[in-house]
Amino acid sequence: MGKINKTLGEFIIENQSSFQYTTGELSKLIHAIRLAAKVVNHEVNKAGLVDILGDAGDTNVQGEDQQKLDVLANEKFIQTLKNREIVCGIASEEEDDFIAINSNDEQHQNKYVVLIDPLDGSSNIDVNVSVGTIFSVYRRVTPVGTPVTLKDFLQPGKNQVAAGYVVYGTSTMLVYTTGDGVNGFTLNPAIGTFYLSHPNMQFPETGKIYSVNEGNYIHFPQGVKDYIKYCQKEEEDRPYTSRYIGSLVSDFHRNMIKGGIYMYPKSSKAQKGKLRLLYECNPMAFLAEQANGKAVDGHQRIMDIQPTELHERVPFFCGSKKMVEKAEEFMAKS
Ligand SMILES: O=P(O)(O)OC[C@H]1O[C@](O)(COP(=O)(O)O)[C@@H](O)[C@@H]1O
Ligand SMILES: [Mg+2]
Ligand SMILES: [Mg+2]
Repeated sequence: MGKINKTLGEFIIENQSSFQYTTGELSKLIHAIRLAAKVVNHEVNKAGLVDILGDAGDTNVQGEDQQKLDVLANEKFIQTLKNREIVCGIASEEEDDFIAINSNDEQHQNKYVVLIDPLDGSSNIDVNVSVGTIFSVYRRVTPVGTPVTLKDFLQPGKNQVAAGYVVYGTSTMLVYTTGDGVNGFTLNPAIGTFYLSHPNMQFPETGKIYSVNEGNYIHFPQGVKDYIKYCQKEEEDRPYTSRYIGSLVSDFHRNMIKGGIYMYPKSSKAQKGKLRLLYECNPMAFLAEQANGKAVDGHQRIMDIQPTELHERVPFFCGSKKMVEKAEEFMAKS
């Protein structure tokens, strides 16, 4: 009899007891994210057939043109979480402000807030290149039953209780952690079930892939330029291979499997880089550290940063530990 792959549902139940605060609420939350991921996956897969490619005609709080799939994915995740009343607040890349859920209902005992990047890699939607969804979960810091506040969202990444992503690629995978390692589940589209396909994912200590938008090279700080030159030099196990999909989730996923470093540095054009701390960098940093990798902003651990704004950006260097440390060395010298 062939190898039996555990379903995501079975895995969640089995691992519920390993979670410190277990009441089943976090399990319900992961179940809801799984459901919303399947709904969005269905839309992504047939995007070219129905009118959901292209601009939605609006811009989000960051001044970016919203794609129709950004808006659709945002609605599906918010709806799915709201309808199940398992969170007390949601923040999203596509929403100016956080959404408080039932905050004035005394009975409302929910204690988790979720931050999402509903559709990551928006520039790849129309060209059939893999995109994703990113999520991050915290326990609220304000008392249960009282209105949720911005404070509940502006927590350092090290306070996360869960984080993960969905990659809508050649196959659809959900990869997540609750602080007890990283596990990947592949969707069997025929029956709509996620199966454990990548148990205990680990970043190789080092690798031969670097991922950065080299089109911004001349605008990068000297230390970053020097590290990129180091990656390209004919020496020892180098040059490394340059791979850049332009979807953070997909570049991260590949580098976690093969070994590599993803960089979105600050530049003279973007003083804080591009990626958002709360729903892009913190969740990927939690996953990276749980998978023996590393994530920094060039000088400090991403998960130690105290956020001050919902949509703040930070420079991001993430991946195989030895490669991130080498990049830090170059940045420290410049
Ligand atoms: O086109 P650029 O400047 O290289 O940026 C690509 C990066 O921006 C992002 O698309 C930002 O995420 P969103 O698509 O969710 O806005 C990342 O996924 C990706 O790594
Ligand atoms: Mg994104
Ligand atoms: Mg996005």
